Amino acid sequence: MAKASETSVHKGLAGVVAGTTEISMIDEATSSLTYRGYPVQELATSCSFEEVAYLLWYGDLPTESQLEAFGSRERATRTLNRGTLEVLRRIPESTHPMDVLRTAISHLGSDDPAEDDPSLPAQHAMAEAMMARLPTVVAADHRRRHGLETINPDPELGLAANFFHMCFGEVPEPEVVRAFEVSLILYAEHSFNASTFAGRVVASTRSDIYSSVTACIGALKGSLHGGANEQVMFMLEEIGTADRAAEWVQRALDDGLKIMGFGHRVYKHGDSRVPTMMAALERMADIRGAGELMDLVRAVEEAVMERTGIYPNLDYPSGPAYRLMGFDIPAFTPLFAMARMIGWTAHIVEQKEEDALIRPLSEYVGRERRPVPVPAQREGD
Ligand SMILES: CC(=O)SCCNC(=O)CCNC(=O)[C@H](O)C(C)(C)COP(=O)(O)OP(=O)(O)OC[C@H]1O[C@@H](n2cnc3c(N)ncnc32)[C@H](O)[C@@H]1OP(=O)(O)O
Ligand SMILES: O=C([O-])CC(=O)C(=O)O
Repeated sequence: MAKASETSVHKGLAGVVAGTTEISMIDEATSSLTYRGYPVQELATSCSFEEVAYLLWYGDLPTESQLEAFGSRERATRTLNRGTLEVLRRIPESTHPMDVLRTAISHLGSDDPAEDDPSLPAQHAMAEAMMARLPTVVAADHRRRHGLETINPDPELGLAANFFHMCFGEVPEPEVVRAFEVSLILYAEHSFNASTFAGRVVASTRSDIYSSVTACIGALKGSLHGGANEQVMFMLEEIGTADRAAEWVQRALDDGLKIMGFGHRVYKHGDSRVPTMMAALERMADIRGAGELMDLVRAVEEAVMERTGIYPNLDYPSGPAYRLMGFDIPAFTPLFAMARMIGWTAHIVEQKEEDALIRPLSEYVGRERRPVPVPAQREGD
């Protein structure tokens, strides 16, 4: 076998700048994140998810009339057609919700006559349609898992409130809706993360936006990326109480396990979004009277920090926050996808505008060159 040269190969593309973007900027040194120049914490405090989506796609925050028109389009597009509902119904109930999303997006693409229209207005219209319909898919699937009928969207409600309505048949306290909206804003965009990059690779071949988003969903599902928010909650449930945290963490590390919801490829001094999401989790814990869960969250964070010096990432506070909002664990990564749909499609559009094929090189480390033997001379195992 040939050996990889240590200088030219960047395993996992770590440290490689693979392109340019105008959409968001991570400053690792200061653990900060901006969307189109605005600090994400400020957006999370003062904007709706719809305003942030508009910003990410169109480059600036909407004026009142732009927001009004954008919101009306979103509210008018939420309903799924009978064909998509029928496809969703036929998917086995045991299917992972991220596979349901992947199938739904695929079906929405096959049903859209504009799928192969590369013009900017068509790309934005398709992105807006996916933003409006994905929550309907996630809510219908959430209810299906609990043996409940689908609830139609309510056009009187904003995106976040309507989502609760479609999941549970009621809208909770405004603070709960706001905490959810904060999570959507924080999850909406994060530069060249694995799922966004997967989407950009597909878009770079001049493929369509639905195919690109399907790739994004597949990449987000994995537990080293979006799937971690589900694993965080399974871990917290397994540990159970704060007094067991230190011992559990020590054993997991001794066994060579990665602690889910901790560590990050880019942030080495803390994830810019965690303080804002931790505050939202704390508000949720107050509202739901979940002080013990909050103690456990803090105890695991302390134990991991003490033993490894590794900080939590956004998936760590989001998992328990979603649980306290009433969602079941399999819904957590789809909630992430609902939000990241915005960043994905903004990047897909940007990549299409750039029109440059993404195709890196690899260094071959396999067998030396050799002649092809006839069958009688081949050695079996
Ligand atoms: C919103 C998001 O998608 S954020 C990411 C969500 N994913 C997770 O929470 C999964 C858990 N975390 C991890 O697996 C990693 O931290 C990743 C994949 C996110 C980033 O990993 P990388 O940049 O590849 O760093 P890498 O895995 O090489 O870690 C560097 C060192 O820190 C350790 N480390 C990193 N994360 C963790 C963790 N969560 N638990 C324990 N050790 C960890 C590694 O074992 C490694 O140690 P070593 O140098 O002794 O071998
Ligand atoms: O940026 C990353 O690698 C992962 C992440 O935090 C995200 O996608 O939000």
